[in-house]
Amino acid sequence: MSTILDKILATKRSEVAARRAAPATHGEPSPPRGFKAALDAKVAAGGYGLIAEIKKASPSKGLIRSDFDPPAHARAYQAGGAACLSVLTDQEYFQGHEDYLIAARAACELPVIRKDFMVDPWQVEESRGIGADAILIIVAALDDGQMAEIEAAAIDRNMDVLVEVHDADELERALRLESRLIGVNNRNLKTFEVDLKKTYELVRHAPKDCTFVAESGLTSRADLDAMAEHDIRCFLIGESLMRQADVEAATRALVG
Ligand SMILES: O=C(O)c1ccccc1NCC(=O)[C@H](O)[C@H](O)COP(=O)(O)O
Repeated sequence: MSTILDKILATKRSEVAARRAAPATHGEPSPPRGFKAALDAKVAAGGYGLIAEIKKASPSKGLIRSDFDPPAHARAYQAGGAACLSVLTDQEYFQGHEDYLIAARAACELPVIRKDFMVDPWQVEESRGIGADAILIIVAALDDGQMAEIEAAAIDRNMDVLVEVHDADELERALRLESRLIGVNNRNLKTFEVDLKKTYELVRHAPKDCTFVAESGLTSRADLDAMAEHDIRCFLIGESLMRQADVEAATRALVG
């Protein structure tokens, strides 16, 4: 049975083929802002490293935010104490766009990850072209050779890579890469169920030289404090922040 990830990847492959044939042009972006370094600095200072996500809609929840304003969200996240931004650029399933990343990055000083589905190293060049400081590799979406090629393209451009895993086998594959920034996605991409225990259980067996990011389904300071008891101090949060009337205050309540 095909999963939502299979569907997204099939769409992405044909989309990338079309984009490669007629690439968009953008001005020269400013040099990469250190994404992992920003997370590590927050943790070294005794805080939490928050990647605050700009997410208009999702396959699991549909439209999340109707008054969607990426530069305003970026400023609010920065003022509230986020370390980094994540901007969804996939159009078909998340109502995202590259222009949202360009506008959000220009509105703040935070490093930005392009949250999209990488299937081709060419997308790394495209991501840097729109200013992304980091990209996402989803282990479930790629074989080892593809992951290494995409990671190499990012390293060549001084970009960071967040390597996303869902289970122990994927973690083992992720650790063959150079990146030491690992995201554990608590959302099951077949059922959309979220299980926060997944992060604790996986990280228990992982090497200590990695920065781990708990992703998906986090909604409260209590969730973050519970993760911190298991030595996880970095988080990727989208929906719960995007639903807030006062995004800056909500961000501060999480990590202030
Ligand atoms: O969010 C989804 O429904 C989703 C479905 C299929 C693939 C990926 C999906 N989300 C991408 C993400 O990684 C999340 O946006 C991110 O972890 C933030 O999660 P949340 O705080 O639950 O919005």
